Amino acid sequence: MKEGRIIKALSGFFYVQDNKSVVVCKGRGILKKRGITPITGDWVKYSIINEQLKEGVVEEVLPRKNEMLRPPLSNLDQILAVFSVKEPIPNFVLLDRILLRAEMQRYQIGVCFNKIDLEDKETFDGILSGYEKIGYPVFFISAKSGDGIASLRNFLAGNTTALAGASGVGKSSLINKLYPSFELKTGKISEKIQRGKHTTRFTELLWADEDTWIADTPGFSTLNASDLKYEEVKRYFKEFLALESSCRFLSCLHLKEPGCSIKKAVSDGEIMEHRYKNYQNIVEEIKSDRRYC
Ligand SMILES: Nc1nc2c(ncn2[C@@H]2O[C@H](COP(=O)(O)OP(=O)(O)OP(=O)(O)O)[C@@H](O)[C@H]2O)c(=O)[nH]1
Ligand SMILES: [Zn+2]
Repeated sequence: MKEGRIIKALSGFFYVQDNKSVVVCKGRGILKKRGITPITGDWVKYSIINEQLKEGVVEEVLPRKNEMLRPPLSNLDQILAVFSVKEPIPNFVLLDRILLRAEMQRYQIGVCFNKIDLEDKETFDGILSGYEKIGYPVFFISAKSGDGIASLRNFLAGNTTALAGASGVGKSSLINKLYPSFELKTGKISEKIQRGKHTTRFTELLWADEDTWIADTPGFSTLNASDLKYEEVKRYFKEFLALESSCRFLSCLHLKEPGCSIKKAVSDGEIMEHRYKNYQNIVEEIKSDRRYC
């Protein structure tokens, strides 16, 4: 039996990448009986049914290192949050939610700001070095000019990385700059809507080289309130962890409690205020959703 990786799952077909060829497979009936649904990112054993037409059957799904549900994707190493410095300006609410989700699932994380050809980097210096201070690698790049692409390529090499970020920040352009052979369609958002098609609707895993894979995840959603308890949110704001042992109460949620070292760090400018606000909002959101459960 051969081995490959599912790069796309669509209408009951699994597209299996095996070195340079892609074999279109159905799933063996036994998988369904066992309750196994192959998903994008899975390493599988498969057999060829028609060599010429490159058709086959998935026989077995190899054990998953991890998996996420929205969108379905397995064996992921890291998340690259992609934003642009302008057109559109960075949405830090979204960024913090992506980081929270990635922390929860224990992925490595990188943050990338694209389109630096449009805006002075200094405009965002404070905030961006703030994320570096938390411990996230931050990349300033221009998919247009190629600035910063080399260090990003290093970050991606040898890993399976999902790109997460809003529409129009330049994810497709970035992938094309990194790996020109993919030739992903790009365009202005309005043009895409006019043409009535969104170029990246399903998750597709792109094989960049030997062990480097990139997932373009259009539906990468952030958390649902039901995914975690409000008391747990603080664990995933990494910069809180080093300081919270100084809070007066062990169970401090850093909200209204007296003697809170996190609130002090916010007023001292050690913790970014917008991060703290996003934290408060997420906690509130989870609490209020609960009432309706
Ligand atoms: N000036 C500038 N424009 C860029 C850069 N990268 C991308 N763009 C433009 O931004 C627009 C959106 O780029 P895409 O690559 O389609 O963005 P995307 O994130 O893939 O968007 P979706 O497919 O909707 O998710 C296009 O008009 C690109 O030409 C950049 O580094 N600089
Ligand atoms: Zn506290």
